[in-house]
Amino acid sequence: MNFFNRKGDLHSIIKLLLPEKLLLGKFSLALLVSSGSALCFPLAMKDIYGLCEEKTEVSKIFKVVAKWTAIFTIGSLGTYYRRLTIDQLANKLSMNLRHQYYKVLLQKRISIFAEQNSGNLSHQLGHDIYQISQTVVFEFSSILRGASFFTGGLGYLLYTSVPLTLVTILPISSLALVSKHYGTILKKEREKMSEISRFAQGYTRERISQIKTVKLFNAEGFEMKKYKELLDKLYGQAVNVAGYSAIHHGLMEGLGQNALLWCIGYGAYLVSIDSGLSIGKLTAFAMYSMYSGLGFRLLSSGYTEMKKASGIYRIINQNAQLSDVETVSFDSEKVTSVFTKGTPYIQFRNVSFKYPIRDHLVFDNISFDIKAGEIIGIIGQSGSGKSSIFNLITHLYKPTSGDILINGENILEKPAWWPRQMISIVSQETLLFTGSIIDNIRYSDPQASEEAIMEACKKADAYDFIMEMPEKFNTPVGEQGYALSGGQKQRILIARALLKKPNIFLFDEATSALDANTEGYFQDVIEKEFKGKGYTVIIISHRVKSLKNICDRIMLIDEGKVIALDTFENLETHPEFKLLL
Ligand SMILES: Nc1ncnc2c1ncn2[C@@H]1O[C@H](COP(=O)(O)OP(=O)(O)OP(=O)(O)O)[C@@H](O)[C@H]1O
Repeated sequence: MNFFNRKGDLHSIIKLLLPEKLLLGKFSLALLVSSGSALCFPLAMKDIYGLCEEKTEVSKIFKVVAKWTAIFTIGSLGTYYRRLTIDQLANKLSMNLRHQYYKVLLQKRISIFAEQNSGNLSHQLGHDIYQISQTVVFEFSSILRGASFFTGGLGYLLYTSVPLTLVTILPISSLALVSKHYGTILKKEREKMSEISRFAQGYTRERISQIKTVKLFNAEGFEMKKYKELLDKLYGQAVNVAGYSAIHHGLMEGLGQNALLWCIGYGAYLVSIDSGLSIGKLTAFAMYSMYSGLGFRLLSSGYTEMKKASGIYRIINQNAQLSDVETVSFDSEKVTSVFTKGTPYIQFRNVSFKYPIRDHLVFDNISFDIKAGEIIGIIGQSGSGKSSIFNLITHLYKPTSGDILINGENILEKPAWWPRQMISIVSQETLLFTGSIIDNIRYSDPQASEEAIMEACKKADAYDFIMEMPEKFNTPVGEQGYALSGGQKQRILIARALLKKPNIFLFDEATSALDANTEGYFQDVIEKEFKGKGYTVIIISHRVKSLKNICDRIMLIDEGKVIALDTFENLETHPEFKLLL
């Protein structure tokens, strides 16, 4: 069932519950029993008050009380099942929505994440979807209960006395108008408050995640001042909300009590003139008028809350449309790495490219060939487009025109996972996942044996430092690898890339945080393991000289143009090349 291919309106949000037919059935039955028994309470009062009007034997009173006790006990069982099934429904809905939303997010093209705040997306996934599910289910139940109280209560009022009903209905209607007026103001004020609160949350989330920068700039005082300003603003708005909410509640209570008072007063008059209205009936009447008022409130607040939830749902629904998605594989058992039969070669044919959020072209009609088994170095000024070449080969971005071929096959005609399974990459960002060292290395091949992991770590010169850690391979790396040095993180990332073992390797400044010794070690690994062994390797590095001995050819990029692709020796006389040495 796709939860997100709808318009995202009130109607469609209720339909989200339909797949849970069994739970929905149990819930409906429980609702019927619990609301039915609640609706009977005034009738019980009428029966018991009726007994006061004449001399009644104890056994008769006992029988009446016992009958109603049995009914209310069944009613309380209904309430138990209603609450149980509501919670189950809400959690089931939240689970289904989250699972599907996460699936859609994983399929989105990477450019979407540059446009959308990732904090917002995870807030939607965690908080908003839970909130929507709770609201939809609980308010749906409230609306049904409200409808039964309102119609049942009003039915009894009309059946008992039309004039008395009119006297009761008029104040209730004015109550509804007042409630609606203040309800609308309150809603707007609350929206302003959550906007400020969201901003404050985003602000602190960012500051805490970059706490190191805050500390290094001695900005604690500045941050406290800034946060206090936000909290003051939030408090000011909270006071506004509290003011309107207090007026709303005060008026509702005052008007509600007075309306009841007038109804009973008029009822007392009808009883006194022997109009056929007994004290028992008047008691039931007063209670049913409260029921119909309560029913109306449940209906209107349920509707308002549902509308609020549908607003949030509409935003999530829009994000969850399967546009801007790429073909990914959700088969967790599938081999994530492929060693192609022939040594891979890569061709760029008239490729132009711009990032979706930018207007200027990063590449304007570039073409080049990387031959099978070559080790290529890419060099160029910062911002010249080196990493963008990797973004295109790995199909993270699509060129605006032109073709990219691996082994003669156009990657743009293949699913996004196709080139990625034959490529292992160490990118510039040295971010790890929270977890242990081994979890991070195994990410590239979840089925890898311990021996294979050790071997990859030894090749990446990571083994010795890992073994010196307190819990060795099980040492936690901290959030984003916070508890490790830059060089240690980089070596873990290299080990992860080596463990995957496809036959195209891309290294983007993979050794920038390593010392000269370790870098030399890494270069030896490239020479020994990759050269002439069926691998095609591309290395981006600012340390141009380090490429001299390992690369067959060097690609020189300037402002998105390949200005040379030649051996190191042949390039040495090139003026642009000399600038980079
Ligand atoms: N995700 C992105 N969205 C928008 N523009 C981007 C993105 N990544 C890079 N750019 C822009 O594309 C151009 C090329 O960037 P790229 O990262 O490829 O350069 P680079 O040569 O690898 O730079 P450096 O050596 O500094 O890493 C730059 O102008 C950069 O601002």
